[in-house]
Amino acid sequence: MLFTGLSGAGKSTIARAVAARLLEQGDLVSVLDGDEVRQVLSAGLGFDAEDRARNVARIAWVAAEIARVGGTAIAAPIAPFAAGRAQARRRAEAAGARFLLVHVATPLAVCEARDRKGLYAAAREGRLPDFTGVSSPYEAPLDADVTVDAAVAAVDEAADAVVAALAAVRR
Ligand SMILES: Nc1ncnc2c1ncn2[C@@H]1O[C@H](COP(=O)(O)OS(=O)(=O)O)[C@@H](OP(=O)(O)O)[C@H]1O
Ligand SMILES: Nc1ncnc2c1ncn2[C@@H]1O[C@H](COP(=O)(O)OP(=O)(O)O)[C@@H](O)[C@H]1O
Repeated sequence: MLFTGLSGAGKSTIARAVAARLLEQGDLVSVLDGDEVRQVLSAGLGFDAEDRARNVARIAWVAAEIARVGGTAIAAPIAPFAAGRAQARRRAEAAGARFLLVHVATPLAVCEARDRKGLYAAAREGRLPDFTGVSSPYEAPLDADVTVDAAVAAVDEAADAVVAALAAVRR
């Protein structure tokens, strides 16, 4: 399961809620959170297009390995580029897994108004280069399996929609 969306969109929060539901169902769940991946698996990578592609490719590889042995991998990077997301889908399917692309489509204005980490302000002031939605592109997916907007849906509602979409692809 690949979550994609802007910084602050709600990817981690909704991914964790989905993971909790799947654990209750007895799934073997591994959450590959964007921030945590950056500290370990992708330590040293930056935010230009090439490093973002490397980051998403690494996540996709680990997720496909988890799926190959029967686990459910939930990854929540920004994953701003369609090509990287498509590669993740191909890798998962090549591993014999089902793939779900979850677009957390919270509008930029809402993410920026929340600005929990002050990153949008820093990006607007030119102190943080290549910031998604400000000075680096976000290619909104045209192939999302489920779309949730955290400006409209509460965390529980968004998680319900994702779990329902997963159940549909598992049928
Ligand atoms: N320049 C720039 N652009 C976007 N994000 C930045 C940047 N610099 C640091 N951060 C912080 O890194 C988190 C995004 O990392 P990801 O690995 O998810 O990004 S990507 O998928 O490789 O594009 C992202 O975390 P989230 O806010 O949880 O999305 C940011 O906190
Ligand atoms: N409906 C919602 N869904 C998800 N997050 C929400 C929602 N409403 C408010 N939030 C808050 O928005 C923030 C989203 O942060 P986070 O999940 O880390 O986003 P991301 O991983 O996309 O950067 C959190 O502080 C969360 O509590």
